[in-house]
Amino acid sequence: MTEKQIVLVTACALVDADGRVLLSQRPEGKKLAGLWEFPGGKVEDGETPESALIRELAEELGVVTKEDCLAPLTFASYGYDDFHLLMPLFICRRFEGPARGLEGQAIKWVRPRDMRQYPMPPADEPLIPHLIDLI
Ligand SMILES: Nc1nc2c([nH]c(=O)n2[C@@H]2O[C@H](COP(=O)(O)OP(=O)(O)OP(=O)(O)O)[C@@H](O)[C@H]2O)c(=O)[nH]1
Repeated sequence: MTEKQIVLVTACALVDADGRVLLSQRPEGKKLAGLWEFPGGKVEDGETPESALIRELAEELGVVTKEDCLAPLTFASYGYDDFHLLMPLFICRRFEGPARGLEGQAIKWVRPRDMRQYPMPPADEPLIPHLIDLI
């Protein structure tokens, strides 16, 4: 039995017309800095995973989408030292952009088969085969 707190984080594979997925680099000064991750963030009180994701995509990337355009793809469940991450991963192909790193973060559109060239948090690694299969 774990005594770690479960933290609900919502994340998205944004897919462009060429079948590339957007990765965002965690900025210096944050935990896991330099690693590439799916855009998203913690679900706050009063939010659903979907509404939190719509908010995060707008704040982080200037990307506008709506709930109808988010489909559940898979999830990560991973024990970090200080918390247990539960992270639904949605897929979104319909959105308005262009995506920009509004928080100063680097972003990159990456083919799923090339994702292993971009170091990701350990929780994310099992998600890559799902994207390779789907896209
Ligand atoms: N957005 C996102 N977060 C991820 C991914 N994989 C992963 O382990 N995480 C973890 O989930 C948490 C995301 O929360 P966050 O982005 O709101 O938190 P943060 O650490 O940047 O900011 P904070 O200062 O508010 O705690 C982080 O601990 C992050 O390392 C991912 O692919 N996308």
